[in-house]
Amino acid sequence: MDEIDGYITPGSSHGGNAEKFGNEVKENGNNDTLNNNSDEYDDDIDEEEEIDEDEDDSDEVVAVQDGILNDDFMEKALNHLATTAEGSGIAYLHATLTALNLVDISIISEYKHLQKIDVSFNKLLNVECLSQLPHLIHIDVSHNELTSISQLQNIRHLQYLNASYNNISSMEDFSQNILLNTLIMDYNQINVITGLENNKRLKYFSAAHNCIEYIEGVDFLPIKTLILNHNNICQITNLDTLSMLTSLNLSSNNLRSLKGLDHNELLTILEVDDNEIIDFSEISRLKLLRNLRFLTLNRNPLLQLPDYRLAVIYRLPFLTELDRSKVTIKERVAAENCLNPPIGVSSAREHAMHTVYAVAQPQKLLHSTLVNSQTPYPMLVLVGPHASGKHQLAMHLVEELKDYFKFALSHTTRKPRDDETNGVDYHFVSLDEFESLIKQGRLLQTYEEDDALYGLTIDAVEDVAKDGFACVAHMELEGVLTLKKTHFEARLLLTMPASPFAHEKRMRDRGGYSDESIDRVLKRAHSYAEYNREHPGFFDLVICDDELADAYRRLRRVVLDYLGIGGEESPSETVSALQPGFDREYTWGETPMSRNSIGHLERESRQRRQDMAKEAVHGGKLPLYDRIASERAKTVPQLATEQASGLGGDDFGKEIRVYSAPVDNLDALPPNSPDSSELSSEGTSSFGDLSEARQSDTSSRSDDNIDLINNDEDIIEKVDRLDLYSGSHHTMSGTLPAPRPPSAGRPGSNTYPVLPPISSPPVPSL
Ligand SMILES: Nc1ncnc2c1ncn2[C@@H]1O[C@H](COP(=O)(O)OP(=O)(O)OP(=O)(O)O)[C@@H](O)[C@H]1O
Repeated sequence: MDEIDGYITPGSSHGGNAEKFGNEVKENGNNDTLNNNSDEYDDDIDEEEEIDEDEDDSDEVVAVQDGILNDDFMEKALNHLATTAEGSGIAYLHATLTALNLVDISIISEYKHLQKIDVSFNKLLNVECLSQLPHLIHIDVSHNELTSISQLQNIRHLQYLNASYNNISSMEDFSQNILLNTLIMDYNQINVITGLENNKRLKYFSAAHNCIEYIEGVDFLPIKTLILNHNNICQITNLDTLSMLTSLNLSSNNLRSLKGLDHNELLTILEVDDNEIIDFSEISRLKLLRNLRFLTLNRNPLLQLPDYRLAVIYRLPFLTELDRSKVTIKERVAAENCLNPPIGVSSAREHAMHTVYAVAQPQKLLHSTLVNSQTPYPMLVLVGPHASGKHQLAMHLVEELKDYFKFALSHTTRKPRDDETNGVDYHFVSLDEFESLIKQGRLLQTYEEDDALYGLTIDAVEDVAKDGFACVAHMELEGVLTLKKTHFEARLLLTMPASPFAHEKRMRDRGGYSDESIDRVLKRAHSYAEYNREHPGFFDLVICDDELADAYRRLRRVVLDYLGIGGEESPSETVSALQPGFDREYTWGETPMSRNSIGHLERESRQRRQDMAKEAVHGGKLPLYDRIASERAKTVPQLATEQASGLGGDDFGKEIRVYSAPVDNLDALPPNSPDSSELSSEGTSSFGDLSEARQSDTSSRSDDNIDLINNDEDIIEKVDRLDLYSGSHHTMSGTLPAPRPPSAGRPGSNTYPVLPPISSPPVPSL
């Protein structure tokens, strides 16, 4: 039995009390003789209700002979003694005549005061007699043999009508029943929903198990519950105007899509079991329905998809029940971790996957593993959002400095653009090929965007390393986070346009971007800016320039400084390019990227060092710099020699070539390079520590000698430069890579910076 707006359906049984009151109120209409004392009425009614409850179940239902309703039965069927609709007297207002095999109930027309009648589960062919009962509010004629209910059209006060389980093939015109709020027409043969246009109070409409093909005829009605399960509906139509709709049942139809519910913001319950929904994108359509709490999708093809439940819970975070089972907190967390893992979780997962596949393969010594335990293989990675120009920057750099760098080509499953060449821009491969690379453990990291996969193989790095070159790659943040978990210690340069406007313009100029994808990329760009703010020091350097040419100029300058060879730019420009975003306001977020690059601890540290430097200049002690000056750090050739002679402690040198830059060649630097003569054999700048490059102008100018410092500002500026990137130090008379504590990630890493591998280093013509 269903309860609808306080009504019990179908066939609520209240028969049996008429006997008790039969003598007093023989006939429903004959109530004038009743004592009109209201207290007595109240007592009577209370008593009646008590008896109702007591005797309800015990009453025997005896079939009426010939199916014709007579007064005896009517007496038994009457109940609910109360004030009549006119208010002039008391009468039985309800009659319950269920399951009596009735075929003729014409006698009922004499009971004029009836307000509620239940003649369900009979054999009625027509209910014309009911049209003579003007006060009827509630009619249940379900489970009969009616082919039409047109006779009920003129019952003006009708609020509830249940005509389900009959043989009705068309809906009648209900425009006279203006008070109708519940209409149940289930299990008939209705094809089209009609006749409801004027039912501006209709809140509950059910026409389940019919032959309806289109949802129509319900526009602008205040329907809260619409039940149309088991019909032939193929799409959700004409529900836009049902602004009050809270519950919709469209189970067992032929729906392939859930499109058409965008405007039903109050929808709380949606049942679409047994349809043809195959895609999670259909679930995503429900995202805007923030009140949706109960959803049933049982027996849709969608359920076969992996992680079905988590995928739905992830897409509809407001659901409390899915497929009639409660959504637990655990499931919510699992859904987030599965489908939108925090960037750290996904990169750890990726790394774990690639590592597992990799260790399953035969192991061999790689060119790109360490020269010794203290020298990481030099790798420069340009990081940034889509269309930030990383690819072009990297290609230019490799082209110009081809004796130092080579490009490590990623594999991708995306299709090549017109101007792209396989083997030059990417290794363009099929999805199968890409998956096979993963399974062979060849990939260091992977990244997915727009249904395309990207990944850098260990072979791509090896190809570069075996020829003695440093490697340049470009990738998105997710890829970098995975890469950082490997043994590589890449230097990371965040490159992106300085403003969203320039970024958008770049995409529009390139073409091929939809508005939606531009929005998505810009959002991602913001998340880069945010990541940089929240992880100061993660990126070794930030290059923000609206013009790609400017960005390249900065990048080139930085790299030349790493290499210890100069360009035409002035030292001051070099410094500004080296300091992440120091020389310009970054316009992506409220806080300029640079501001957070140095936290308060670093600032305090810097202050202490400045104080110490001042003290030293004025004749005090300066233990730190004393120590640095006395400790002449070893160059890579020295280290290599030591290792070859067994002093170095690690014998990787036997197997793998030592990447080193003969210092002699620095003499061959172009005349306009900044004072190459000043770079002593120990004083070359290093690639292994990008941060040192930012100090190269310090090392390349003779006036950087601490002896010549003659005012506090100079000191502060120079100590600033020393301190901005802790972990590497220079003496003022030259660049001296000082020992640094091993990084936590890998023993010995970063202890000694290494120059880019230059086997026979010619000087680039810059
Ligand atoms: N192995 C990788 N790991 C992670 N991200 C990668 C990898 N290879 C390429 N990407 C990145 O995937 C994104 C899409 O590649 P695509 O070649 O379309 O870039 P793009 O639009 O030309 O971007 P840009 O102009 O910044 O180079 C780029 O941001 C690119 O850097």
